[in-house]
Amino acid sequence: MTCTCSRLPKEIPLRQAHTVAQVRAAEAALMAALPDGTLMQRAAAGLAATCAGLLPRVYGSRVLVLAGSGDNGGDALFAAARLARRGARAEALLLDPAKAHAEGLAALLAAGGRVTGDAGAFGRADLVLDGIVGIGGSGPLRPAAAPFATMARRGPVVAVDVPSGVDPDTGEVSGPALRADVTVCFGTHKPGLLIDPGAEYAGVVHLVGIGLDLPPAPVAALQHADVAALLPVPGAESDKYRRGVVGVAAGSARYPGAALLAVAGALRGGAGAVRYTGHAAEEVVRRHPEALVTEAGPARAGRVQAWVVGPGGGDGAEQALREALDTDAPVLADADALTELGRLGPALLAGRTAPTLLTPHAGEAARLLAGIGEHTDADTVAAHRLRSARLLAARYGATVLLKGSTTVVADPDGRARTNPTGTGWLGTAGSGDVLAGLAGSLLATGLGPLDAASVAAYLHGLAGRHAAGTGAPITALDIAEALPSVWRSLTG
Ligand SMILES: NC(=O)C1=CN([C@@H]2O[C@H](COP(=O)(O)OP(=O)(O)OC[C@H]3O[C@@H](n4cnc5c(N)ncnc54)[C@H](O)[C@@H]3O)[C@@H](O)[C@H]2O)[C@@H](O)CC1
Ligand SMILES: [K+]
Repeated sequence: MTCTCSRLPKEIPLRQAHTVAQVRAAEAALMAALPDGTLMQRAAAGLAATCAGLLPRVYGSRVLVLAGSGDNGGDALFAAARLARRGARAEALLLDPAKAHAEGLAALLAAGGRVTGDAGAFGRADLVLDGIVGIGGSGPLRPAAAPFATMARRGPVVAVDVPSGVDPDTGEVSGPALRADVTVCFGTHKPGLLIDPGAEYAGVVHLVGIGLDLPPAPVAALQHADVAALLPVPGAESDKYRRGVVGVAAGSARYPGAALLAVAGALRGGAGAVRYTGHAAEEVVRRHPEALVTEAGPARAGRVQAWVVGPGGGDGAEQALREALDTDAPVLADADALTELGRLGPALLAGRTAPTLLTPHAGEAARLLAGIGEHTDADTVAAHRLRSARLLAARYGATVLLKGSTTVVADPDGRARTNPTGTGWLGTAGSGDVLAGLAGSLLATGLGPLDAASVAAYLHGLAGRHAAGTGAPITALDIAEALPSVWRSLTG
């Protein structure tokens, strides 16, 4: 296969997210080389500039700082001091007055700001700075801060580094948390800003560089340019076989629609041909005359470069899965194939030489987790997306694309990606079948499972947005049909 599948160039900046431990280490190294307080001033300057941009005018605006006792409160107080110097009426509500950040508070007072004990200032402010807790926090908001999670406000809330109450490493929210309109984070994104539910609390995220020298990011979100660089492009020598053939074992007499949709996705994912096997062969060829069809099953269907198994697979899913796994081609398991895999456990994948990609939604992920003795439910998986995807990837030795409000892709080597293009309109019957076909097609072109899964999620999300336009219900077929135009929008 001579598909000229581009690899991700190093110089393209992904949206990278680092853990608290990594940020702490990088900060310590940099602080040792800089005069005291330099990093905090860099953070406060960026924060104040963002706040100023959110206010119709700084002069005369009421700015309220919710200040905890740590450096997160310090950032917020110094930023408010900068705004006060430009004429803002800045007030600080100190959550623990005896332990307030001394230098930050002194700067605010010196700039004409004042301290208030009136919680009602929260609702009156033109802008609130959430400096309660940043990367030094753990658990839900403490009682003194918790009421601000639900209080009515008139101005935007700007979270300093992380919305208080959101776990910076995972995006988990285990109790009350501040809902921000904008989050200004320092040095790097934190994983919790890219993964729901934390991402939803963060609002629009703005990164302020403070000069940290960071290691490779364990969590990243592909951006437009990254995806464009990964899309397979046929070379001059390419023909349908060299571009990759994707096999789709899906659909059953009872669920022929899933086969049609998976094939619709696969036909638009870059592979040169789609080979369908299953009980919906007649319907598939009628709807998609381009597809090669057989009822022989993966073992005897002919050569393919990647298999997609499971959408609407019904009773035949176990057999199809076993046959596909016995080949040396990458296998994407979805839907009924995941139920079978959860029942049979990771032993079924032992000894595979080619990659396996699992594409569960939260309910299917719960079934896969049961297969490794972790009994849970879909809601718990959705609340702990990164942890669930990583655990499955590690224990099954497979790449896991966990679908949902933030789609997370986890590789068994520990790397993870989050998808920034999702939209609620994608939550429509058959949407996952299109995604499975699309991701399988990208696998067949030669992309590795982490890239294939994250590119597929990105395209699928954009296609959903494109199909929904300014906002309208869409069908799964609409998503598939929007794929060529979003592909063009990336390469054009
Ligand atoms: N270390 C550095 O060089 C820099 C740190 N920066 C800021 O410093 C922050 C980290 O500062 P710290 O390490 O002091 O920690 P934080 O200020 O994030 O958190 C510590 C404070 O939060 C309280 N707290 C912990 N959990 C809480 C909860 N669940 N509810 C309410 N309060 C809680 C603690 O009692 C303590 O007062 C970053 O998020 C960032 O905003 C920036 O200024 C950039 C430079
Ligand atoms: K905060």
